Amino acid sequence: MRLLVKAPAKINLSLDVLHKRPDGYHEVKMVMTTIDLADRVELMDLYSDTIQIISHNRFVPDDERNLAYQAAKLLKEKVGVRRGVAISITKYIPVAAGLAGGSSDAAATLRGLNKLWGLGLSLDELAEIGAEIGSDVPFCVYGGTAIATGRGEKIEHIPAPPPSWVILAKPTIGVSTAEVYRNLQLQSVNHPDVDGMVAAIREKDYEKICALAGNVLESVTLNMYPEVAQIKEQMRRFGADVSLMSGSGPTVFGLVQHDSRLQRVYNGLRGFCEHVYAVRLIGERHEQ
Ligand SMILES: C[C@](O)(CO)[C@H](O)COP(=O)(O)OP(=O)(O)OC[C@H]1O[C@@H](n2ccc(N)nc2=O)[C@H](O)[C@@H]1O
Ligand SMILES: Nc1ncnc2c1ncn2[C@@H]1O[C@H](COP(=O)(O)OP(=O)(O)OP(=O)(O)O)[C@@H](O)[C@H]1O
Repeated sequence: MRLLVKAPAKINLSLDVLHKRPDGYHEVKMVMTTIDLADRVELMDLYSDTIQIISHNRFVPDDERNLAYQAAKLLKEKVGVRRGVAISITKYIPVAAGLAGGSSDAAATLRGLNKLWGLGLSLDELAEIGAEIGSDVPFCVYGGTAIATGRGEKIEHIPAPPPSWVILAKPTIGVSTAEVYRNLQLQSVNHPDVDGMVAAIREKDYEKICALAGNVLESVTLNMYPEVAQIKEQMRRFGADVSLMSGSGPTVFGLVQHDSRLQRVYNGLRGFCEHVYAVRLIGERHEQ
């Protein structure tokens, strides 16, 4: 049997870091939402009890370092299934970009194998398993729009934001999430108003969402890579209502509501940035 699963990217509309924890992770409070830019994860039954990764992207490992591999392995261990699977990953989400590409592939693998192997696990159970793979994986198991706390694994669902176009621009650098957290100086940051963002989303107040968007990690990555600051500035200059770095970067997203403005921002950025995408906010959760 074969099963095709979509693995959508996320953006962080608001990302605050509260403090560093004794376990080395940071306590976060953030608002995440899924966007219509997705990898394709295809799962195929194998006769032998092995996990195979097929990846055609030279930046994506095709062995046990792949987060989809780790997801399949962990799920097999948890439920005691002795079946093999080939996982073919077609990447559309840029790698090491702050869009949770690898986490979403892992989450799609958990959702897909749950179906393929008829395990009957709930999304909550899959999210709990996902938390062992990475902090962004539980959110990616559910998709939609949510407040994420803890190290990012505690998920509280909220309604989707009002419809909007999302323009993504990624400079040709990859960013290490661990390095960005390591370089964060918490005593000298402006904390975004995460509760205000949640209220704005509940009120479907697009202007307020744009006004309150903020990411505490942004200044860290901007200092390390000035080209990210340039893209952020260009995005606003071409007409985005807001521009913000997603996650630990380096991708910058901009929001616009009107098609005419979308063209201007998209074409403007294409002039000097190779990787530019125009997609919609999804904001709705995956079905079981
Ligand atoms: C930046 C975000 O993408 C925002 O959504 C996430 O906070 C990062 O999530 P992720 O890539 O799934 O992160 P993980 O794979 O769990 O951790 C990678 C590294 O980032 C750092 N890390 C991550 C999450 C967190 N709350 N505090 C941290 O300090 C740790 O050094 C960790 O070793
Ligand atoms: N399925 C996968 N897709 C992409 N990268 C993967 C995958 N599995 C493992 N990796 C490794 O993980 C690293 C980070 O890639 P990823 O695209 O997940 O970053 P990201 O979007 O910045 O993640 P996040 O936003 O969760 O911090 C890559 O450099 C790659 O070596």
